[in-house]
Amino acid sequence: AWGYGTQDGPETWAESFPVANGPRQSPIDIVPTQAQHDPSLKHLKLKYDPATAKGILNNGHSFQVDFTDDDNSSTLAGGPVTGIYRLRQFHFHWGSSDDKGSEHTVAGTKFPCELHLVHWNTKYPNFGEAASKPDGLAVVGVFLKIGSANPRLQKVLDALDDIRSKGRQTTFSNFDPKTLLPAALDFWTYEGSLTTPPLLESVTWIVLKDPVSVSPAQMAKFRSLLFTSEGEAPSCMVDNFRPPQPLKGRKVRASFK
Ligand SMILES: O=C(Nc1cc(S(=O)(=O)[N+](=O)[O-])cc([N+](=O)[O-])c1O)Nc1c(F)c(F)c(F)c(F)c1F
Ligand SMILES: [Zn+2]
Repeated sequence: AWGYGTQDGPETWAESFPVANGPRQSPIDIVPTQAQHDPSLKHLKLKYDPATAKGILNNGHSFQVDFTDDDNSSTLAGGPVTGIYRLRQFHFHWGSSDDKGSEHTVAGTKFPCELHLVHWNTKYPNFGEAASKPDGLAVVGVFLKIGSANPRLQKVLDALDDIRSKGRQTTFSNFDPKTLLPAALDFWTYEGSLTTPPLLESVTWIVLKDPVSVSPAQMAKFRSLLFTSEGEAPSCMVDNFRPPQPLKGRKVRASFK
């Protein structure tokens, strides 16, 4: 299976997932001076119902908070997308130290952590179907930068004690992911892919310009998770990020001047 180590990491993924060398791979380095302001981009409409939060799972490459997606209670619309996309889950990518961890970079700058909120297009019957279509998924990316402790993260971080090893999960209810977002929803957008195998080229990326804060102690909490299952030699879950991929002629648009 795939991972982030020397034997199974991003440089090896193309062996099993040839799309890894495709024309619209993610993440990318976002160069603000080369992004074109597009005044036709609508503002982002995010409507999340805390009651749709279901559980939190250590999936062996990150941890994800899953949402019930059998109705339009938690959705994304507007921005660069047409139609309504349903929130499926959110997860993070982070580093072994504060100088790296994000997947997208901004003019080469790496952040210690990046949040991804994964949504699927309701024009398709379900997530799996949507994930194989060029307009099937929309992922909102949020950078986390070192600063004061972020109280909005605490409920998520407190749950990590129960999901330390791969495969562990626990209930996670009554949580509004909107509280994890910055005040301004200015964004860059481009057509890309999942950043983990199967690396499907089905994602409209919506990367928020403004970061939210995370403290060094809170980063240590992320790094207390394990890639490994109980009973295996423990391996700390860190550096679970794919490096930026070639732009291959794609345009990055900005929702702001
Ligand atoms: O549901 C998925 N979630 C997901 C995406 C990313 S992502 O980094 O690729 N992303 O898009 O944000 C990272 C993590 N993670 O926990 O690290 C995830 O758990 N991935 C996924 C999948 F597993 C499949 F087998 C599949 F067929 C499919 F369509 C998928 F989209
Ligand atoms: Zn991700």
